[in-house]
Amino acid sequence: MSTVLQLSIIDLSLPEKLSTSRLIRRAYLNHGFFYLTNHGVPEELMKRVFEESKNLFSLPLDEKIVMVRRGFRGYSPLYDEKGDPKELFTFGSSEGVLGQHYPNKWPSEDLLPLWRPTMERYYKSVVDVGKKLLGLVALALDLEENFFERLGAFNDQAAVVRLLRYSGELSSSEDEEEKTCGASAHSDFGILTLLATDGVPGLQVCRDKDKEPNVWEDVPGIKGAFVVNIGDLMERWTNGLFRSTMHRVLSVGKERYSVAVFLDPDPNCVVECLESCCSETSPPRFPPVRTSDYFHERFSQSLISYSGSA
Ligand SMILES: O=C(O)CCC(=O)C(=O)O
Ligand SMILES: [Fe+2]
Repeated sequence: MSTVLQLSIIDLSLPEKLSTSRLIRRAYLNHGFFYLTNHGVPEELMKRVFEESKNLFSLPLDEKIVMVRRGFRGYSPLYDEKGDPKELFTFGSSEGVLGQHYPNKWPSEDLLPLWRPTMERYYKSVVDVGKKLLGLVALALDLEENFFERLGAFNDQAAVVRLLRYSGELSSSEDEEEKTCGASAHSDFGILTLLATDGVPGLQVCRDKDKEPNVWEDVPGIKGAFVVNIGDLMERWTNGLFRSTMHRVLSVGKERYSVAVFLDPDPNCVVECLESCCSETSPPRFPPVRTSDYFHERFSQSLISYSGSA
């Protein structure tokens, strides 16, 4: 039996930025995860995104296969990523260098006429929330609010949206962990992830990945709130101060939908331990890395046939 993890709730509508940033700091030091409420993304839009996601995954396989990913944008069939029983669909901005280099694959308007406008609206709204939040994260690190923007983290629109559908199946494996695996244990690669779920349970986090055996705690969804976690590049930026916590999704024998928005930095952005997070007793633990090199390496480990191009 796993326990339920009590995460902090951060209210993005509070006017006092400094006190909110202090709460964020505490949440990231403790768990690497928190709930974000009053973020401004309309409930009606979140509902429509889940409806359109369901519409897409309900298409016959041959309609989905024409959108199959080459690289990471597009459709990933069941078992494509680490053999997990989940289907994915990933898209990003159509603008900027990345958008031209890795064109999105959209379902045909004849099949799903409201799909693209709904998803583009969601992309924009959640990325705006992510940028606002990142300003507070900068304050939490004693930096100026626009620090990451000035560093060029958003020069290109690198954020991506990932729609997920877990089939809910329990595998026939004798091994309890394999049997109930929906998404294998991982940490996210980028800066921040904003996750919305349909309320079906399954998400779990492991606060201490070095403790054997791993202890997993449940993170239930809160209606209308995002679950926000730190990614590996932010862990590097903060010299390990903020934690990119390992998480996974269990299969509970029921279909489950979720939508993750990964706020990733510009591919040319160099991520280097921040001075404010280093000291004589805590020297930089990670060498500087260019985002594109880092992502290339991580994607080639996690996707079965990642080719490095869309
Ligand atoms: O579906 C979820 O609840 C989590 C998804 C996730 O962790 C991911 O896609 O990186
Ligand atoms: Fe994740």
